[in-house]
Amino acid sequence: MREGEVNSSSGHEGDDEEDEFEYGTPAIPARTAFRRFWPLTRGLRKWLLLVWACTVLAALAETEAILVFSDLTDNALQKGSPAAFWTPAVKWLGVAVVGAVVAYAGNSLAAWITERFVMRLRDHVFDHVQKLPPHFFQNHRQGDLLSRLTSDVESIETMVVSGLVGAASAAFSALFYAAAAFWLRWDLAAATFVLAPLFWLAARRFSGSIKDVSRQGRVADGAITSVVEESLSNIVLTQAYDRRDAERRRLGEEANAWFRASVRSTRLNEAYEQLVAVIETVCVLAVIGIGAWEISTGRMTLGQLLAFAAFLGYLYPPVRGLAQLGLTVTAATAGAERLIEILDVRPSVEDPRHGGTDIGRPDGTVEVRDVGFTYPGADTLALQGLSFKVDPGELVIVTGPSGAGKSTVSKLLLRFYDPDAGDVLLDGVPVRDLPLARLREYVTLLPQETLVLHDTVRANIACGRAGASEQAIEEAARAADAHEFILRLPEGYDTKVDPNSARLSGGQLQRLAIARAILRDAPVLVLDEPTTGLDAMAARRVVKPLRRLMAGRTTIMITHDLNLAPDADRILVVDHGRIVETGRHEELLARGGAYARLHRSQNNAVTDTAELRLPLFAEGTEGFAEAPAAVGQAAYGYQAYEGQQAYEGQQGQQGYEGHEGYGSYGAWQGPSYAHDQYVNAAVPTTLPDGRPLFRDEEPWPGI
Ligand SMILES: Nc1ncnc2c1ncn2[C@@H]1O[C@H](COP(=O)(O)OP(=O)(O)OP(=O)(O)O)[C@@H](O)[C@H]1O
Repeated sequence: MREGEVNSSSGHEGDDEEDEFEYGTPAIPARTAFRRFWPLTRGLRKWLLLVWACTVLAALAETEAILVFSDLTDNALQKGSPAAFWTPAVKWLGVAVVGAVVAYAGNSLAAWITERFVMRLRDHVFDHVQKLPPHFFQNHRQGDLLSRLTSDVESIETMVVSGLVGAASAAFSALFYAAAAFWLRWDLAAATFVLAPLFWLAARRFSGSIKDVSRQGRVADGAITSVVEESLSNIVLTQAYDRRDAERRRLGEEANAWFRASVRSTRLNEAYEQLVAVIETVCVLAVIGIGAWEISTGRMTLGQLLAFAAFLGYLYPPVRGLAQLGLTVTAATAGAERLIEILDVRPSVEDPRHGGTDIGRPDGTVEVRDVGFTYPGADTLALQGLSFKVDPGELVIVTGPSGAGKSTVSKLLLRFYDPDAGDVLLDGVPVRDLPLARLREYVTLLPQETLVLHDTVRANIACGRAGASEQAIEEAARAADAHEFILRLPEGYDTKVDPNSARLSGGQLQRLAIARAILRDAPVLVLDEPTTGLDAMAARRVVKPLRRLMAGRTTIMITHDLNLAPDADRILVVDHGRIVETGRHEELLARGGAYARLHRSQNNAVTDTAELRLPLFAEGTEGFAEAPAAVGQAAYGYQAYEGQQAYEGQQGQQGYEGHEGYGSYGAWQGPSYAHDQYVNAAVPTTLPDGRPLFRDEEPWPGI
């Protein structure tokens, strides 16, 4: 195993990723968790030994100081002899100074080791998380991941580093004080040590409950962070729909769980502490009782008794510390479980073994060959038998209804996933044989959502290519029509932006992303809905920069927006994970099939809204036959989808226009059709009060 590498297979049963998502964090014994993270201490272990050495010296110094104290009591105090004071006093001072220096060095070094370990562990987990597939992030709440990367990481430290240092320190101290106590009076020491198992019994009694309650606390902690994070990132929805009470309730529920766990944890710890304090008192009383009797018979001096009591006093904290440490480690195991759960999720793709084939800058031929793909955990195919080829410099548009599998194509092209069947090839080489970093250098993705770094505008463009010059950044911004608006920003290229920045409009953010992609200068581009979310004006503003970006590059554009369709060398219409039509814009329009209907609906050129209600594609038993263009067809499963969109769009439009009497159907529960009618394609045409659902003069323009 490499330096600092943590074994990724946990060795526990049920490694199935989906099971973990579904059934929660698997329980792991402390020993397994410790073994799992111990490799991360490589390179730090020699320093750990040094800390232990310091601990031994400090404990020895302390022991010696107590023995000197006994000497002082018997010779200087009891006999009232000032002359007998100086030698032991100087000795005591010397021992104390040495002890202090050694303790200081040991504690400082321990803190250094601890923080290095935390940094290493966090880096390791973060690096792992960054490789995980998109669906992992859909299945895990962000706030929960944050809490795992912060507090859970720190809890492992208490188990692996502080735990070990603390255990060693406590064990050495206990050993020396016990040895000194035996040396002073073995019979008295043996009598008091008979009670020692009581400490162990007390710790054992509490450890199970403390682990349970800390697990609950950690889960609740993650849930609180999640709710706060989700709520703040959705603040507009919260305020616009007056959901503040609902959000507060949501937070309240999680906070209650945390509150219960936290109070219970304190109660358990406190009960344990007090029980131990009582056991200690029993031991001390036993010593004093026996000691009084021994002094009365002249077999012991007062100095010896005090020193003996001091040893016991010093002995209990480490003994108690050892038991407490057991509980702390047990509690930390709950955090370890949560991290191990993440570390056990394997990335959906890995770099090819032996580094893969580096083909150099490719010409940009992209081929998708008979690809089939199902998302992990999903039971329906997202893509099936999908094949197409794009030659260097060609523009291919992939369109089709929502959920057809368009974005999935982009995920396979960038190799976020490998297909279950078939291959994706770049210049004839399967992408799974290319080093991942190379592939993503050659194929640039402009994703559906505009991604912005929390940094300056310059850094946001420059992240397209490491080490890009000032001039290259500015040229890219000019080509993306972004230069002008950037100069108008308060600090120009040095203006800070962030993902929620209100400083830049959607169109401006998109042009920033285009500048970044221009700078990246990859031979292949994958554009996922580059104009989605932009209004018509903003969309028009990005068309020119997009054209500049696409010039000379193989481009696969996934889009509903067919404005650029006439430019495309080929259009692929995808539905239910298959290509159902392919050709150039004019050919497809002339064919009057699925594409023509998509295009008409988008361009608002439909004269009869009944056409909007038609299925784009009829699902036959043999696959997908084109739906007839005639009006009045029914009985397509797909029709429900179309109908629903038309209905939603129309309802929205009516609401927006403040349709007369809108309020009168505020309590309207749905259009007038029975459920199975809906599923079986009876498209509703009227509202409950008889008014028509569709208004022919203003058809809903979406697809
Ligand atoms: N992470 C996922 N896990 C399971 N199923 C998924 C996942 N992501 C997408 N799907 C499913 O795969 C199918 C194709 O999704 P995809 O996102 O590719 O559609 P799309 O055509 O891009 O849709 P849209 O136009 O709405 O973006 C859909 O049925 C979707 O529900």
